[in-house]
Amino acid sequence: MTNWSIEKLLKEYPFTATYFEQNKLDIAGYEEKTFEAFLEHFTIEELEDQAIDKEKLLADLPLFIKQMLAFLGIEKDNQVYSLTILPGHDKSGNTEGFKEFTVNTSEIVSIVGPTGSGKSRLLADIEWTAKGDTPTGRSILINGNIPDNKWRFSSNNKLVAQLSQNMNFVMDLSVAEFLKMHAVSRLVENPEAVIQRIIEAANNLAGEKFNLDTPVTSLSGGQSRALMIADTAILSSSPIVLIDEIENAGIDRKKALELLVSEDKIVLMATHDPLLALMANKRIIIKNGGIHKVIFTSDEEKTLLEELEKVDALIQNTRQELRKGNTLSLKNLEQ
Ligand SMILES: Nc1ncnc2c1ncn2[C@@H]1O[C@H](COP(=O)(O)OP(=O)(O)OP(=O)(O)O)[C@@H](O)[C@H]1O
Repeated sequence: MTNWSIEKLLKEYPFTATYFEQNKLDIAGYEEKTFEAFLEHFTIEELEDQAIDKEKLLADLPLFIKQMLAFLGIEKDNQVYSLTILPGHDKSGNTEGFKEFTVNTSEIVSIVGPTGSGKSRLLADIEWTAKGDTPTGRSILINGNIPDNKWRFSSNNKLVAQLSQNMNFVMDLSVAEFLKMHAVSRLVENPEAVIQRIIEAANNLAGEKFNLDTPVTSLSGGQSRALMIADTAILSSSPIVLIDEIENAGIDRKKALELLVSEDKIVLMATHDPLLALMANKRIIIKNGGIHKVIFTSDEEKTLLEELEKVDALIQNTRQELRKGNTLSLKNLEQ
């Protein structure tokens, strides 16, 4: 890339503009030249006055680009196809009841078990890419191999996106500005189109619609969750999404899961909700801190899920009608 024109550099790697700015290099008028040719135009006096170290600037540019690509998670070798859990032990020290368990992209796995049984601990093991060094003694493999430590220490947490319950925005930005910031940092080619896709997807999940001008601080709980799910699905580089219970209020959870898997994510979700548990094709049963077994959702359970979804729709409609101040009738509710 050292023989590329500055114009080409900026087109391929827009963040190189930051490199020029940080080094106080005004490249205006030199876009068609290479960076080296640009540096050649300085006189000896100018180099001394502005403390410009040509050799260092030239050598640092490829490093800067490499680091930025790694930071933004767009290296080819960051692609993740599968996640494997190798057994550790439960809280009593008994070895877990499975040999190994692999989840592939576009799969949803639910994690169920009593309160305090260790569901969140399993999610934490995955996030930390455990190597027998957590309280459970479990190990995590990525693409069948022991994962590189870079996953642990990457500053933008590339392996795993956590969808947590509370999204308390503290920044004073509109939805459009918030999404633009993220799109630009991910070097998306056509940010406007991507932003449009995200807002549409978010509104498809949220009960009440919002638009790009809405300040993020005035989004309701359901709306902000819908926005974060759509943003994670469409813009995040993290191949694995961990969910610690998607709250019922205000978002269509089934569509949310469908959106995540349609974007090739591996989804693991700890839940106490029977609907969510059965939406996954596999569920991990946790007992006393250990993976007790893994169950494949049967056809009968899927049929039962359809019935549960009808009951759920009835409850949701009832809630809506009550909120609107209407009186209830069976005819209205079943629509
Ligand atoms: N195998 C284990 N060995 C030792 N400690 C464990 C093990 N598994 C879980 N724990 C610990 O048990 C505690 C409860 O686990 P955790 O918070 O994961 O439960 P949970 O199932 O997510 O509960 P809830 O449903 O209430 O969210 C945590 O402190 C966790 O670190």
